[in-house]
Amino acid sequence: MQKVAKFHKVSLQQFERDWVEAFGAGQPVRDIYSGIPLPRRATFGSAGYDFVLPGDLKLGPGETVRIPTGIRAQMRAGWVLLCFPRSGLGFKYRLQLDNTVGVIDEDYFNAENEGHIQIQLTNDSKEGKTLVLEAGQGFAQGIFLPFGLAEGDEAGGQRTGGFGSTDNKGDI
Ligand SMILES: O=c1ccn([C@H]2C[C@H](O)[C@@H](COP(=O)(O)OP(=O)(O)OP(=O)(O)O)O2)c(=O)[nH]1
Repeated sequence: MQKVAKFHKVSLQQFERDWVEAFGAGQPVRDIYSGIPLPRRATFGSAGYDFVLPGDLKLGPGETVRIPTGIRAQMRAGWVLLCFPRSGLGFKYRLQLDNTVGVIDEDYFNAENEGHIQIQLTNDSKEGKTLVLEAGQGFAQGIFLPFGLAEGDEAGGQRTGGFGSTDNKGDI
């Protein structure tokens, strides 16, 4: 199997910025950061790399949270990382990614935010179940896939920001 990517952690400074934006100040961000492992596959044949929660999480029905994962992915040209919920949490809680699938572009790695992968989740439980998970538990999985280009494609722009940053497509 070919190796097409390498995971890294973002810097502590970047993680702290995004963590405080998501959860506010007052948590031991340095400890949370140092406890984050690089994503791993559970078994030899698994396709998905599990992203784990940096901190404990309690998410009531209908609630949404954005999780700064602390992780960035360096990929070979022509590859993309797609992020999905972990199946078990989807089955039990209807845990959803707000954007349904997270598309992590190969050129996001060098974005201004260090390519910090953030995953926004909603507990869409129809049975009023509250999701309770501890730091270190897997909550999402990422799969590397190759992508192709269309004839006549002349995209030449540079990605700099994170979510929605290239909305003004005239800029790229
Ligand atoms: O769940 C996600 C989805 C995206 N991203 C990052 C990686 C991706 O490369 C970047 C931009 O995402 P995308 O291209 O899907 O969003 P967009 O709203 O179309 O942004 P842009 O206009 O920058 O392409 O944001 C995440 O960290 N988590």
